[in-house]
Amino acid sequence: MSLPGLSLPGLGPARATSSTPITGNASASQAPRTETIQPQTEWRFEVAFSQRYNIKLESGSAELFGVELAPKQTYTFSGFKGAVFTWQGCQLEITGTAESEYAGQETEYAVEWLNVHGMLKTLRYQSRGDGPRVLVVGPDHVGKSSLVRSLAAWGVRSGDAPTVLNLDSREGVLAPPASFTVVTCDSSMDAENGYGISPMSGPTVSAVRTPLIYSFPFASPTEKPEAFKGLVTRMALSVTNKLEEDTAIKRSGLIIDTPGSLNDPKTSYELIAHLVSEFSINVVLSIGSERLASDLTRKFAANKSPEETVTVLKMTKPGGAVERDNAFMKQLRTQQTRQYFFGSSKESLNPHSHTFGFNDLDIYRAKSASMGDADNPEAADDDDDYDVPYANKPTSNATFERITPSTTMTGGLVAIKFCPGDSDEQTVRDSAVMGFVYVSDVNETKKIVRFLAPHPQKWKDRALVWGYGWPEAVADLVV
Ligand SMILES: Nc1ncnc2c1ncn2[C@@H]1O[C@H](COP(=O)(O)OP(=O)(O)OP(=O)(O)O)[C@@H](O)[C@H]1O
Repeated sequence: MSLPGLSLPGLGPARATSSTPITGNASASQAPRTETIQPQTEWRFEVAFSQRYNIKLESGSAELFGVELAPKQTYTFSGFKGAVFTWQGCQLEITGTAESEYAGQETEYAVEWLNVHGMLKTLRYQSRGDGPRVLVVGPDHVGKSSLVRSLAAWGVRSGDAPTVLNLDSREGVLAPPASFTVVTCDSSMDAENGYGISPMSGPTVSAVRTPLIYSFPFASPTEKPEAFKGLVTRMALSVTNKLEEDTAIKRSGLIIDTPGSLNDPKTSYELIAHLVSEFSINVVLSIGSERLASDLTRKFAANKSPEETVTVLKMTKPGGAVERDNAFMKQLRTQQTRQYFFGSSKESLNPHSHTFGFNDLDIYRAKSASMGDADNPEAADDDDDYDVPYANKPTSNATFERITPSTTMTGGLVAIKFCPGDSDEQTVRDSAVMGFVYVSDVNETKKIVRFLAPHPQKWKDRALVWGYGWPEAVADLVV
């Protein structure tokens, strides 16, 4: 891959770096301390949900996944693994505790990732209106989402407005989990919150973006490949229309993040091919798997006209990318659900309670294959560790079925769709999401359901989709 000319503010020229971590601490102390970070190295840290870790840039310049840190501002992390990178060196004041922290020199960030940014920038300016359409694929925990976030942030810093799609239903972007997001990044991103926050109730100090949200209440596309393909086709139509409305956004192109489960030749290459075709992908970034990169090169490189060429680039798994195990991911989903309704410690929200009679609700159950039989909850797989390989999960034909509310729904997340309550199954599946509500209580005797919602307005005739099994029910959201 060539190194295009780069002109990111505050960045020096990229150069190769050596590869061993400088230090390694099992945990950090509470006392404030100063760490001096050498040029072109990164300060990696892993913070549990029970911990708080504060970073303040005392001198020099630094960035976190593409977002520059403001001097003297305290950034707080909890339930987060990441790295602060510095091009020219910096001093960080650190307080709080972390499970691990060390300076890493082996950083793909300064070389490979920046090269990709430069390439996208060149493609944006060489294009005749159509920006690069990038698909990022690879196994779990190889840095896909971090790369997408960094490319988006660098794109914004270069004056572009890339549109990012999250297709990983295990972690929400500007939305609770079990959703897919389309968001155009047209203003600075946030070091702590990444894409910022989505507009809900109450004043905010973070950047607010208006995303387009779809619901995919399954842990992996491989659980319901046909539903995934149908939804992707719908999203591609919406995204194409959105890009056509604004030449600057169209020229900035797309960056699509995918779940690691697509890295499976038997179950998923067809889904990757579907994404490539529906979004007219012309660049595939394959991280952390030689086999995937080689298979995709063979699949997409053959006999294409110049307009249809798909360039597949093989990228290295970054030294800092670490596993987020099932327990961590479950806690993250709970935190995302809680934040959707109650906000964060910085900007709290006041959710509203709504009560509906059974007869006033049109609820569709999306049955996750990982959860066994919803009609027989005792038989359901309560192994919420989700440790069976995706490809071996049982599949079921029923995707969305209309149900009468039951206590099984308590603690569940429900998507309110834009479509009317009596829509057909495909419309219910593909309709975008107005918002989410949480099922606080179901009274089967009185036939009423109590929901928690971010907004005071009641919704009228809308289809409601409940993911039975995905995301996991959150028991103690309302205490
Ligand atoms: N250079 C780095 N230094 C420290 N942590 C990093 C670095 N790059 C990524 N990480 C962290 O490693 C974890 C895995 O990275 P990321 O989520 O980007 O991978 P992924 O391939 O998208 O994983 P998944 O498919 O499971 O979502 C994340 O917590 C991320 O913040």
